[in-house]
Amino acid sequence: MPAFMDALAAAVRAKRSPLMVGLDPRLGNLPDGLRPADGASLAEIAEAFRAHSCGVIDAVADLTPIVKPQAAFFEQLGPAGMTALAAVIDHAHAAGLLVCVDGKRNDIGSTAEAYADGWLGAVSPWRGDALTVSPYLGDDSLEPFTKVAAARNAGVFILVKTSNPGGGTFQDKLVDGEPLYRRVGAHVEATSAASAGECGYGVAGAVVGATYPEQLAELRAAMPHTWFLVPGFGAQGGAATDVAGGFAADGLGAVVNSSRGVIFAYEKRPHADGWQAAVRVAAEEAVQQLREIMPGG
Ligand SMILES: O=c1ccn([C@@H]2O[C@H](COP(=O)(O)O)[C@@H](O)[C@H]2O)c(=O)[nH]1
Repeated sequence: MPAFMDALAAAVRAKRSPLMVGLDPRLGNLPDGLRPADGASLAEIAEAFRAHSCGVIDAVADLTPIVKPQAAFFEQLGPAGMTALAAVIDHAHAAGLLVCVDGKRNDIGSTAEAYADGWLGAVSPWRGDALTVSPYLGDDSLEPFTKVAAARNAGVFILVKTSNPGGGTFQDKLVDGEPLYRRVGAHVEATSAASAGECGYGVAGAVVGATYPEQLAELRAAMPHTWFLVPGFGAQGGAATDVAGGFAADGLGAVVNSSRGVIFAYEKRPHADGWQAAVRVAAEEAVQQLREIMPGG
């Protein structure tokens, strides 16, 4: 089994697509026919979320190397939601896709070990291939994730420069004269340089928002062994030209996430063939836009 970043690089090359489709099911945005009636139980909503996410996967599986289920939307539904999340992950794998669970986990080292085993370990009930992780608790909190991920050929994506408007509150603050995000980036890069696989990228990836194109390009240059997960493309305003600086010269090194812009595309542009056809058109357009700016795309 190849290391996660090697598998991701191979899948991006094979599909000529750096698009990551985010699975963020929201009750109010489900298409007719999937939307549960008012007063539906958590189990009924969870089943609708499962059906929507699996339907999205079926519509885009040949257009994307990886999907990113957002754990929050499943967790809010309790046990039924988590059962749905596991079914979505299995469905994505059956469709030949890699899966990064967006859970943004972490805690003190000894608790981080439990998170790492739970989400990425050999007997994980969720079976994701990668997990997003917060760096705020420091290096000893990150180590359990990178250790478990390396042992299991999984990956972690560590928050470095997030896409939200308030991210700079802490991430841009100067520490010894340089912004904190740059310090976190240097730590992630050191971890990945020491664990680089065949494709040249190591076990630790970085989350860097499309909404900060200057910092994205700056971090790309400073982090040559680190694969980027770039959220903020589409619904948050990031354009293809904004993410161009996130790619290495060979066109690898980044996957660009779009959630709402793809999975709810039928709201703005319904398709005569149904909601999945509208989702597919949006994914095709996103891939086309990304191919135009991706080196060698
Ligand atoms: O910095 C970050 C980190 C994570 N996210 C997540 O990505 C998706 C974005 O969804 P869109 O609908 O494409 O805006 C969502 O799950 C976020 O939690 C992010 O946006 N920014």
